[in-house]
Formats: sequence, structure tokens, C-alpha cells
Amino acid sequence: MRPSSRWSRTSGTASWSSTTTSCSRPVDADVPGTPRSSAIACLTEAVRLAVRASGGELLLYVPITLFAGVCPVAIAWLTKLLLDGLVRPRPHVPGWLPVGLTALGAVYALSPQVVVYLRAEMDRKISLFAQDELFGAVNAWKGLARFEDPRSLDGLRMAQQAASAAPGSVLEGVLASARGAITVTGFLGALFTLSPVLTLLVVAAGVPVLVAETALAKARVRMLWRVGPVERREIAYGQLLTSVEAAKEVRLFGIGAFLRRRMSEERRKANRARRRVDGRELLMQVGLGAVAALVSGYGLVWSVSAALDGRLSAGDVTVVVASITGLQGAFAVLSNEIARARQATLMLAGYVDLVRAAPDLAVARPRAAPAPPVPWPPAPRIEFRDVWFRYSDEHPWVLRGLNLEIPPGEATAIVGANGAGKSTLVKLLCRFYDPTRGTILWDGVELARLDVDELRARISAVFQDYMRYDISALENIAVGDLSRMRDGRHVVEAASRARIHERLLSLPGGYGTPLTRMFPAEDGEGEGVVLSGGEWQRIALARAFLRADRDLMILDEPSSGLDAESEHEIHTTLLDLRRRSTSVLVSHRLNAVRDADRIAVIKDGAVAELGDHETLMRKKGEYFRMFDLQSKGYT
Ligand SMILES: Nc1ncnc2c1ncn2[C@@H]1O[C@H](COP(=O)(O)OP(=O)(O)OP(=O)(O)O)[C@@H](O)[C@H]1O
Repeated sequence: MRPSSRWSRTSGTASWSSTTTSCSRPVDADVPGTPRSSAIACLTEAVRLAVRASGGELLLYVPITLFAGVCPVAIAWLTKLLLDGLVRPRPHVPGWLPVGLTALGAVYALSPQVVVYLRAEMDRKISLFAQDELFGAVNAWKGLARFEDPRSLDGLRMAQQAASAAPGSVLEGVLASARGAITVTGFLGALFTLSPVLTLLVVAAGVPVLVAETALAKARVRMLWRVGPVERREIAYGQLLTSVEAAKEVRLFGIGAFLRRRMSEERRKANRARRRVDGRELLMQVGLGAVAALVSGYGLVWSVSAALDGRLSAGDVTVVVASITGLQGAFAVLSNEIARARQATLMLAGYVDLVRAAPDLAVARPRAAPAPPVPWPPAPRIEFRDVWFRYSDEHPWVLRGLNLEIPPGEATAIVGANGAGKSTLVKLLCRFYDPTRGTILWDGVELARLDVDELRARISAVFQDYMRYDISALENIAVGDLSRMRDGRHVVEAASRARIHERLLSLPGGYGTPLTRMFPAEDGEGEGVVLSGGEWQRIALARAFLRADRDLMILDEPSSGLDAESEHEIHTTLLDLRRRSTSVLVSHRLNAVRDADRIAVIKDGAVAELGDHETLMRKKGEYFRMFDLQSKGYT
């Protein structure tokens, strides 16, 4: 499909990582689709989320966290002054010293609890906000390609994980690093005044901790990306083992043990990957711990012998010991926090990529001056013009230069063998995908130039794989047009047309009965019920009938699950509705389409035959062959 000269397009890909603007190197260049948003972009995002979701708590959290960083150094220094005052020939300790020490000690002891509370509250608020934003972004995907791309799904799962904890972790990591840096600087200063050599030694032992922890954080995130598909498979097997939809076959075919084995294999694979990173961490911790113990031992021996020689006071010894212990602790905390912030930032990159992704469907934009809004065409005359389509470059062509006109106010039936591309044609009509080449016109206007939400508001549909929502009967129908949820009249009318009204009335809670056994009944709600397949199909039809006033009615196998009598009744209703709007009907039951105004037979990705029933029967081609087979009862 070539853009017209006045229009330029921005087109997203199935996977969104490559569509963001704030790009840096991906987290893992060997794994396609890993996030690319830079650390700065992630940090900005974390701050934005925290300010917008939990600004009040943030105002308290930042100063308390930073103050807690100053406390250990101040306490160590005041203790030195106190001891020096006590061991003087004429001991003297100013009154403010013990008071100050007590106050600092109390603040230092209390601040962790306050910080934990604030952090938990911030996490709750940020997570709620970020989840909402994330699902808003997913809801803004207009097409289906991203839902069908494994890499997008891995990214979505990582982004979901990140949305709940990563923004808070980034902030906490940054603040705790700042607090750790304050503590480290303070202790370094104190120690330096007593022993520059010892100071250098402690720093030399601390820097590798920092470097190793940061590298480990990156390795951990790379591992999380790599095990993403493995864990998604594990979840999928788990869902098969627990879902009511799969329960029948799992039990009848006895495949429970097989699925459990598969699930455990995936868990073992993921565990192996996690264990490798944990093992690296353990080795590193052991090595660095040994170095820290050596440095502490040396510091203690040196300071005690210096005190015995009279070069250090007793207070100085406490400062040396407190500084070394404090420094090592602070280095450990600092490196831990930097690593945590790094890991959270890398995780958040997936979230940032997703919420800032370009639109997934091509957006037609005027190149120069904004064009006047395209007026919405009245009755749709739909035209497929040389449409070629495949689901991705890796997939085979489904449609190969298909041409088809769907005249306004007429019923057009689409028939053809399994896999011929009938449902694909319907999905293109709803613009769940754009044609790979060629054009679809709605009254002469290219679909891509029309607002996609507006387009869908003009369409009513029953899809072959319609949804069964775990909500009440009324809501199950009303989702067809939420604006009619409150006015039950329309819902009842639609249910009556779909011949399901009486059945719904007979349910324990009438229309309010949940059509699911998934959840316990809530107050004022009847027990949930399980409907039969055909009853569900009528609910799906009622949903479409609620939108019967739309310009285009699409019915993809609307009556495949109905008994003969119901199909006949519904067929009469559909005929009546089809006469009032443009309609597209996909069905394998050729008897159900014989009275359509025109019937298109799809074969080899194109329209092989086109005409009404009589014309096609006279032609004695593909349609005649299929109809003849069905009337003989072979299919
Ligand atoms: N989301 C998808 N991704 C990749 N390939 C797909 C997808 N959906 C359908 N296909 C492929 O496109 C081809 C046409 O499928 P489609 O569902 O349009 O056929 P159909 O004519 O409606 O078939 P049926 O009569 O069995 O419902 C099939 O080969 C199918 O495997």
C-alpha cells in the first residue's frame, strides 16, 4: 500500500521497542525486542510517576532518607567526642553531647520504620497509577499484531512486573545510594584524619563491590529477559491445568501428568538460569566478604597498637573501628542500592518503551498544513482494491490481490474452504490490521484515513471466536453498547431478537445472574450459572443486535452452534436486520447465505466467484460444488 502524496505515515511494528524515541543500546543485544529506553529516560519516568501518584509521601520520604544517611557518621563523631571528654585528665562532657547523641539515636532508630511505611504507601500508589497507565497504553493498541507477537508479549509481561515495583525501586535505589554516599563520605573524612593509608585500603576494598554488584544487576535483568518466554510457557501450562475450559479434555485424554511434566520442565529451566546468577552473586559475596574481614582485622590491630604507642586516643580507636565497620556496611549498602536501582531502571525500560510506543497502526498525517477533518461518509460502500495481506513477513500470503465491492444496504456473503481467508477479510474490514498492499475504501475514503474508533463505532459484529465474559447476563449483552447498560429495554429487546430472553428471565437472579462459576456470589447477586454453547452464541448475537443501528453488520459464523429450529428463527431475524443495513455474512452453511444479495467465493487469496445464489448455481463452479455436497449431506 503506497501512501498518497498528501499523507505521510508513522507505522508501529508488532513489537514496540523499536518505535520509541529515547533509544539507547538494548538491555540484551542477543535477545531481540529487549527494551531500549535509556537510564535517564527511566529515571525521569520514575520521578514523574512518583510525583504524580504519591507527591505528598515523596516530600517526606526524600528528607528522612537523606537524614538517615548523615546519622551514623554524626553518632560516631559525637561518641568520639564523648569518650575523649571522659578519658581526659580532668573529664568534662558538655551537657548537649549525651542529649544530642540520644536524640540522634532515637531519630536513627525510628527512621527505618517511617521510611518503610512511606515506601509501602508510595509503592501502592505508584503501582496503581503505573498499572493504570500501562493498561491504558495497551488499550490504545488499535490492531491485533502486538497481541500475537511473542516478543511483544514478553515485553508486556516484563512491563507489568516493572509497573508494580520498579518505579519505587528506582527511586529508593537512587535515594538510598545518595544516603549511602553521604555515609561513606562522612566516614571516609573521619577515617582520613586518623589514617590516610587505612582510608585508601578501605576504599580499594569497597570499589570492586560496587563494580561487581552493578555488573550483576545487568546480568540479572538479562536473565529475566531470557527466561521470560520460559516462564510464560510455564504459566500457560499452569492455566491449562486449572482452567475449566481445558478440564474436560485434560481429564478425558488423561494429559494432566503430561502438562504437569511440561510445566515443571519450564520451571526447572527458569530455575537453572536464576541459580546461575545467584551462584555468581554468592561467589562474589564470599570473595568480597573475605577481603572486608581482612581489612577490618588490619584496622583493628593497627589502631590498638597505635593507641598503645600513644599515637591515638581511646576515642580515636572507636572512630577507626566505627569508620571501618560503618564504611564497609555503607559500601555494601551503597553497592546494593546502586545495583538495585540499576536493575529497576533496566526493568523500567520495558515499561517506558511500552507507554511511549508509537501507534501500532499506520496513522495518516498531513505533511504540511493540517488537512480539514475527513467528513464521515454516510452509508458505506466498501471496496477491497487489490488487497494483499499476510500476518507478518514470516507468514505466507493469505490474500493475494483480492478485489471485492460490498454495496450499501446489501447483504454480501463470504464463503470458502477452511483457511481461505474469510475471517482475515473481516478483521481487515474492522482495521485490526492494515493490508500489506492495496487499499480498502469506505465510500471512496481509505480506511487508514478514517478515525479507527469512529470506524468501529459504525460496525456491529459477531465474531467466530466471540467472548464469554465472566460477568452478569445483562452486562454480557450490554458490552455491545455500554451506553445502553442502564436502559434495560434495549438489552431485553436485543435478547428477545436473539431468542434468549426467556432463558435469562428464568435464571436465579434473572438478567443480573453472573454467567460464570469463577467467583463466589456477591451481596444481592444470584449464584452464577453455566450456559450451553448455543445459549452463549445467542448472547453474542444479542450483543450484536444491541448495535443493530450501526452502518455495517458483520456476522462471522453467527449460527454455527444453534439447533435447526433456533437457526431458522434467528435466520429470519438476521434477514430482517440485514435488509436495514449493509451486512457481511461469513458462513459454511450455504443454506444460510443463499438469500444474500451477492455471494463471494474466496479461493487462493482472491474472489474466485461472485454473484447471487442462482447465478453461482448456474455457473456450476466452486459454489455449485460446495452447495451440491452440502445438500447431499456430505459436509
Ligand atoms: N493471527 C494470525 N496469525 C497468523 N496467521 C493467521 C492468523 N489468523 C489466521 N491466520 C492464517 O491465515 C489463514 C486464513 O485464516 P482465516 O481465519 O482468515 O480463514 P477462514 O477462511 O476464516 O477459515 P475458517 O473457515 O476455518 O474459519 C490461515 O491459514 C490461518 O492459519
